[in-house]
Amino acid sequence: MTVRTRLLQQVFRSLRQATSRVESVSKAALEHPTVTLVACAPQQSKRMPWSCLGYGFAAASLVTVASPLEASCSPAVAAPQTAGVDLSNAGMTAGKAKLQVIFVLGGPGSGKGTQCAKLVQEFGLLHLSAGDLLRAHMKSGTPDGNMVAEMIKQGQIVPSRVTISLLEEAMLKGGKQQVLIDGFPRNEENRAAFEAQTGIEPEFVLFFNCPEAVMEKRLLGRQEGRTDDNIETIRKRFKVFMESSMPIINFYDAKGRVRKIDADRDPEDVYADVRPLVEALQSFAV
Ligand SMILES: Nc1ncnc2c1ncn2[C@@H]1O[C@H](COP(=O)(O)OP(=O)(O)OP(=O)(O)O)[C@@H](O)[C@H]1O
Ligand SMILES: O=c1ccn([C@@H]2O[C@H](COP(=O)(O)O)[C@@H](O)[C@H]2O)c(=O)[nH]1
Repeated sequence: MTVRTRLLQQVFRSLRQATSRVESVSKAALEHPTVTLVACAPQQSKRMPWSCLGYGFAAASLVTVASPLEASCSPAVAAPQTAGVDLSNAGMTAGKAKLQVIFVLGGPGSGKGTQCAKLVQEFGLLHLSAGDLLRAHMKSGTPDGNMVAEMIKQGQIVPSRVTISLLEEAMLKGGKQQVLIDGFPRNEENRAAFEAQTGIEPEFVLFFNCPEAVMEKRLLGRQEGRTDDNIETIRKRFKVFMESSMPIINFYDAKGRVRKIDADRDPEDVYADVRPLVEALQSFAV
């Protein structure tokens, strides 16, 4: 038998195994219709317990390959080990990896996005910027999208139901064990609703501390065409940050979860402080 034939046989064997796994997951999912899973439907995920999504994620990844249909699942459906990311802190399951979330907070222009990009490049985590998700959503032209556009222009905080749906959907799609949630939660409503809905508590909070004058200069110099990077909205955003977001940082600080970073330095110097914190978390990843 030639090497080529042997390789081909191996490929076919792997394909057969993968197909039978897909079939068994799909079959099991359809036999346990207690919870409907639609991988890309935020309005559905709002009602979903994340302990189920842990299984759902695995099932969804496979079912998506097999068929674009909606899949049903219940916690009784055993997910294959290959895709076992449990998206619930509350529902840790043997053989599944726990989702590790880091909240990245700091004033507008403190450099959250810049540092997250560096972390993604080095460690490959999933980076979800709540602001980016909302900006994408505002282009949908839906009533919610229009409301988001107006609120961003005014520097106001969008209701939790919208932001959390977008985050849940993106976490599900991203399918990674370690997630940076950048710019969320922004107020107590955000924090409490996210925890109640997902059961997720952050491993820690990265807090980029930066003087307003420095942030203002950076934002005015940012050339990304954002509707809120003008002096009038920037001032509103600073006020909202101090009044609504700082209490969230204080909340986590009281729990010993805040890692405060001096963000008024060159990006590389800031990163030198940030990277060991995330690197330490890597050793807990499965
Ligand atoms: N350490 C730094 N020193 C100087 N400029 C920086 C630094 N970090 C980021 N910047 C620049 O400042 C601007 C804002 O940075 P960035 O978008 O990362 O902030 P952010 O906290 O994510 O802002 P926002 O909350 O408004 O989205 C960008 O133009 C970026 O290139
Ligand atoms: O959780 C969030 C995140 C963002 N917003 C709104 O978006 C803008 C811009 O956010 P950035 O993090 O600076 O990209 C912010 O001022 C809010 O209007 C939100 O409502 N909730």
